[in-house]
Amino acid sequence: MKIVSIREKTVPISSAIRNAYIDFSAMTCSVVAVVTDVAREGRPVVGYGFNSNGRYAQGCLLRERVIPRLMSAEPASLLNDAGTNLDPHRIWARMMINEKPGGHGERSVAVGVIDMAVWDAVAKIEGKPLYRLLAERYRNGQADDRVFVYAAGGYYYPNKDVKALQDEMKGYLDRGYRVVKMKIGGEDLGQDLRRIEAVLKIVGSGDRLAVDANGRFDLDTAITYARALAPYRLFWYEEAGDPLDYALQAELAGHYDGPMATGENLFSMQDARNLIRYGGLRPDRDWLQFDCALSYGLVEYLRTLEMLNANGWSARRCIPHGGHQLSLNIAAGLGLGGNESYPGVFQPFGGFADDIPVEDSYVRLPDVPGIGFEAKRELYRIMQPLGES
Ligand SMILES: O=C([O-])CC(=O)C(=O)O
Ligand SMILES: [Mg+2]
Repeated sequence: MKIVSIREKTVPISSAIRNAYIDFSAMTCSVVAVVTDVAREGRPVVGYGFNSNGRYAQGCLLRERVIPRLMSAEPASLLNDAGTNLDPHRIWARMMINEKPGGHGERSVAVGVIDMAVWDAVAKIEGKPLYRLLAERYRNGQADDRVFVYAAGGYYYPNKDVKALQDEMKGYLDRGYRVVKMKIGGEDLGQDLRRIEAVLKIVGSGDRLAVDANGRFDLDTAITYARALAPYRLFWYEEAGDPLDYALQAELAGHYDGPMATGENLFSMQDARNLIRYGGLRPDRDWLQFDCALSYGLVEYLRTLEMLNANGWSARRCIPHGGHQLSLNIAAGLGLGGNESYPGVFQPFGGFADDIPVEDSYVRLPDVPGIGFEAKRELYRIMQPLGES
């Protein structure tokens, strides 16, 4: 067997929303199809992947470096020992040939989208949902049958008033979510507190609301917000300062007893390890949001989980950023603490299988081979033409 072709395209995921750092008016994403010569039910197995929001499409890196390296490899060198399936670890090593360490930046996104498609293909070739395959390979077969998910939204929109924010949050509760997330740091503290209090009126208590500053604050502002937020006893206070400013994060822990979350903008095991070493995070209450679709994929995420384990962190402290089905499979298969969800934004890339409801902030996974894209119609409508053209 072999990879026959790898195709990629750029699609828009733009919208009028803004967080404290960027607006999404020009946001794009890469979609890839890894086409194999393996047939299942009379059709070639195709694995699909895409990158999550926050970083842009990676067409140039994919076309110039990542895809040519795979297509020029000896096909058997990308397979498992038995030659019966793709080997994601060997494929990863080939994608990263002649890449120096450090400076992970956008390269990690390009590798991540292909890695997602490879795992999708591997599970389809084995004929099982990816989360089951992961549980069998890495967790003695023990998969969680449902995953905690929270509804992320609460963006700043042009002319959006507090009433509209409340309506948005009410919509998430109506759809089965117990925990919601909103943006902070895009207005002044007084206005943000008014927005927070308005949302608390809808969700009822602070442990059902997370807030996300998207790395906007310097240390003084992060501490000022920490003092103002503390009495609400929130679900978490996310990405207060620059994602690479581990000293800020560590200092902030001395000013905020409640849970904090960060990590969505760290793109390698080594960066994650620096956060664990120097960021002052507390394994009994804080949350880690590394997103494999931005950070070299699941092969690298397995290394990150190993690193966490070696440092006394449970995988249950991980609730990845990105709201996509790959992280949902990882959460169920490898026993993470949950997954982000975007019921109202970044569609159709955010969200899970169409016909599976969220109940009490938990969701189940569809029983289809692979990651489950075929069970999400609007997303598959974008992917399928790429794989079958
Ligand atoms: O607004 C964004 O960039 C997305 C984000 O931080 C999140 O989902 O936590
Ligand atoms: Mg965030």
